[in-house]
Amino acid sequence: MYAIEVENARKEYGAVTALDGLSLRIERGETVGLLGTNGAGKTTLFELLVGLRSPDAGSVAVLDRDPTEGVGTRRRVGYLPEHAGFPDELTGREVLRFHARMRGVDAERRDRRVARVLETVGLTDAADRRVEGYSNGMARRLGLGTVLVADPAVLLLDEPTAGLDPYGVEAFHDVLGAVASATDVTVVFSSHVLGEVEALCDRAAVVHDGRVVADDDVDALRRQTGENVTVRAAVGDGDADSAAERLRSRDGVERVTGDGAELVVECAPTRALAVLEAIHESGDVERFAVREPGLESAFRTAVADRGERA
Ligand SMILES: Nc1ncnc2c1ncn2[C@@H]1O[C@H](COP(=O)(O)OP(=O)(O)OP(=O)(O)O)[C@@H](O)[C@H]1O
Repeated sequence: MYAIEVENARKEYGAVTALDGLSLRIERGETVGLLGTNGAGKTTLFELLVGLRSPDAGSVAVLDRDPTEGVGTRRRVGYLPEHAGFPDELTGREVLRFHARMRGVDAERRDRRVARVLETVGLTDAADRRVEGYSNGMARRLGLGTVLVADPAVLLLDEPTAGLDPYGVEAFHDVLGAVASATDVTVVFSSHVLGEVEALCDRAAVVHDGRVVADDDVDALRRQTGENVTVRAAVGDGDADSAAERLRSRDGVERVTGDGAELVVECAPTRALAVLEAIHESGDVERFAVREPGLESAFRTAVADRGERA
């Protein structure tokens, strides 16, 4: 059963076409990353999913309902916009209580729910501090708390880690990963950071010019690029040159660069082991690394294949 079904959605803002026939289906319990360049249409898609806007054409269903109708469905969808802010004078606990009340969590369960969410997002110790003193990372985790407090079936997060330092990103990922694996919540988050989509998602959809131009599980997307792996090896002085010479003529070897004691070989993924063996024949391999094509290549390929919108 699908948590989200978008069929051929179009949305225009005057002369700007934000969504140009976008289709996307997401099953319940999936964690899906939405990748896209600036202006690709990700925020507009979220706004349709949460019922803030209606499509000009096409259809949108969340939990089998039109999101613009029915408060009940909307309460089951938690949306964290890109720029969520909180009144400075409130404490974290007060912010969560407010959201719990707004989202219809009844009074006798509210405090317990808020305490549990504070624990989940790692803010129990800071719960009674005013949010003006929160770091950026704490504020983002509080934002995640505001959507978790109503126990949503669908979580929509618009660039939730933008602007966070690496520790903040890691802490956010830990919380989100724990939520996604401990519950059957459906998570859709947008990001420009391909690494976080690789780390957290089973599936990634690339949005470009208002359409989904690639949509597959992360490993399959990576493979579709058909790109070479890079083998990097440190060998003894002088050995690199002779190894390079011999490698250039090998099947499946695309390019050999490097100088002195380091070799960098681009080759077909299936040839990586043979390449390493060949380097080893020329001298001792002091250390090596094999780098697989990342989602970044898949993203570039998907976007480049589509070119510009006509
Ligand atoms: N309210 C609006 N009025 C006019 N144009 C808009 C409006 N909202 C979005 N757009 C335009 O629609 C297109 C899609 O924007 P959208 O914000 O959905 O993309 P996005 O993928 O979220 O981008 P970003 O990654 O920069 O946040 C852009 O060209 C944007 O300028």
